[in-house]
Amino acid sequence: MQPLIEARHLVRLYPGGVRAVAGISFQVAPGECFGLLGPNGAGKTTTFEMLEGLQTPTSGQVLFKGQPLGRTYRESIGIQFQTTALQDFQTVAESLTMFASLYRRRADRDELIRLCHLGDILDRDTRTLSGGQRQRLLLAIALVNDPELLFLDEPTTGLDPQSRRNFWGLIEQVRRRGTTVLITTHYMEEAERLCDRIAIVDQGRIVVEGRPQDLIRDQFPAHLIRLPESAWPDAVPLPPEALVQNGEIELPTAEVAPQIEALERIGADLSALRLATPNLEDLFLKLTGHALRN
Ligand SMILES: Nc1ncnc2c1ncn2[C@@H]1O[C@H](COP(=O)(O)OP(=O)(O)OP(=O)(O)O)[C@@H](O)[C@H]1O
Repeated sequence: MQPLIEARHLVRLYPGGVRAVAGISFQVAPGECFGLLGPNGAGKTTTFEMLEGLQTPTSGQVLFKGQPLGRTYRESIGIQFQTTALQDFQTVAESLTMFASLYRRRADRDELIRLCHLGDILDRDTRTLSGGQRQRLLLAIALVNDPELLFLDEPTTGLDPQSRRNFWGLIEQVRRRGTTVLITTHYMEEAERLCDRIAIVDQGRIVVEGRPQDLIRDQFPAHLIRLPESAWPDAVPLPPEALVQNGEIELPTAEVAPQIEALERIGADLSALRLATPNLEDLFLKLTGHALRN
């Protein structure tokens, strides 16, 4: 199937020799949710801005439905920025009207208000909104033109966990309507819940790309056993697969029971043993040698 959007060998240099994006390629199919994950400064926002048509690549190309971005592209996309300037002294309803007037193509206003749960706050001055309400309005604004492709750049940064979960529910509803979604996020749980596929970006390059669960399964056995470093007997060398970080030893293992018996036999102190399931955070650390949050 033809991708809805494709990044081909994107490179973006900034003045001063900063190579923000150093050759990024990927394809997103219609209806898919694709996530870009990476630490601060990895090049996610710059990549997004090139895909959105807001920045010109230094080299490489963005294709929408197989064609270079044309003048009508902005009618087909919706963008939820990290910070969108909402006009002072405007109500929620007035904001929606103003942003809708910028497009020829329009979403059904009542449906949008229902979808984003704005019915009770239509008359509120946008300056008085809570973080969650503001995000719902910014999502509605990104959807005013009923876009085929929705860009969400760190949509839930700064939200409390409850508002974040509510927001995920809204995105799932948007997806059910067939909208293709591109998202950047620092939150692994968000990526695992929302994204069909992800690309992990570090220093302007894609380190790995695929379905979150496949990537984790390919790189890790099913479980991680974690012990404090002090629990390991001095006389016993660490096995080569053990990873030591922050005073903790991590042992990847396919089967928990035999591994715990082996630890008992060598005299390890098991009183503070913890069992974990590998996640995208672990994957990122393994592939890049540093943590995702910095
Ligand atoms: N206008 C600019 N001029 C010069 N350097 C820039 C500019 N914008 C971004 N950079 C640099 O380019 C690199 C990539 O930045 P970018 O904002 O794309 O990363 P990011 O992954 O989105 O980070 P964050 O998660 O913090 O938003 C960083 O080193 C950043 O300092």
